[in-house]
Amino acid sequence: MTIRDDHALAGDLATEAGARLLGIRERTGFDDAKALRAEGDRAAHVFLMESLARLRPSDSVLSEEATREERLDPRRLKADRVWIVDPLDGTREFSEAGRPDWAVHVALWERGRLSAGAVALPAQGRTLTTADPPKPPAYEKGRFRIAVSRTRPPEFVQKLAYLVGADLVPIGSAGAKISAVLTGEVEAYVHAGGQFEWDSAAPVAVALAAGVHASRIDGSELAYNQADPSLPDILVSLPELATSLLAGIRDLHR
Ligand SMILES: Nc1ncnc2c1ncn2[C@@H]1O[C@H](COP(=O)(O)O)[C@@H](OP(=O)(O)O)[C@H]1O
Ligand SMILES: [Mg+2]
Repeated sequence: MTIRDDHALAGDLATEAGARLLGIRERTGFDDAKALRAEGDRAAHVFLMESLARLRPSDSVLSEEATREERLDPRRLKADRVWIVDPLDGTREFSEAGRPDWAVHVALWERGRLSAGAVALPAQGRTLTTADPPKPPAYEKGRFRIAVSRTRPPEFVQKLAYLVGADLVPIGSAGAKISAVLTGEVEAYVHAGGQFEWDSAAPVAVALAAGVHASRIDGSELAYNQADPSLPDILVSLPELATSLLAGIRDLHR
């Protein structure tokens, strides 16, 4: 693995973890979905933790698969550089044969902002990174598509879609949904009701580098490396749609 800078490192680590996850899927099969999920989560977490400890020994790490004590370690809050990783986002979809909507997230937070990130979509054969952010398609006026959770779509999103003239597209994994905005499969992603920093840090780093809108659903900034890693709602959209989506969400919450 060649390491040029943090952007390239994020991309290399996410891609390599993704390759290992594809291997586990291939070897283990889908008969015991629970065991496959557990093995995927563990293997990707161990690979990312060991790699970051070796390659960036002074940095802190916040991982979904860390223990509660590790996540609450107060040193992270004083650190200048914190890697925020989700070793396997869309764990459920990873364990379902044929599904391509799962991801590996590797983000770097530096002194108050996301400075680098990568989302590997191993079953789609691609990694999106801040090293070379994708160019989202130009917005064409008319009906558009909003990605939502397959298993936990927020109630109000159905009403929002009706209000703004959009169709809902259920996709697993926050990383896969935000990537779908970047690659033109949908124009927006709306979520509420629960999520954590690791579910969005890496795809938001790439989205912001690509010039796509990413915020809380009240329009405020997504803040990372907080004491409580809960980050329950998010809006990602092509920039031209952000104002009307935020207004629609505001009207529905009044
Ligand atoms: N209400 C909720 N509370 C906590 N986490 C949630 C959530 N809804 C979605 N998530 C997390 O967000 C990620 C994307 O979810 P979804 O596919 O439903 O959109 C998943 O991450 P993991 O797969 O890493 O657990 C899931 O656990
Ligand atoms: Mg996740």
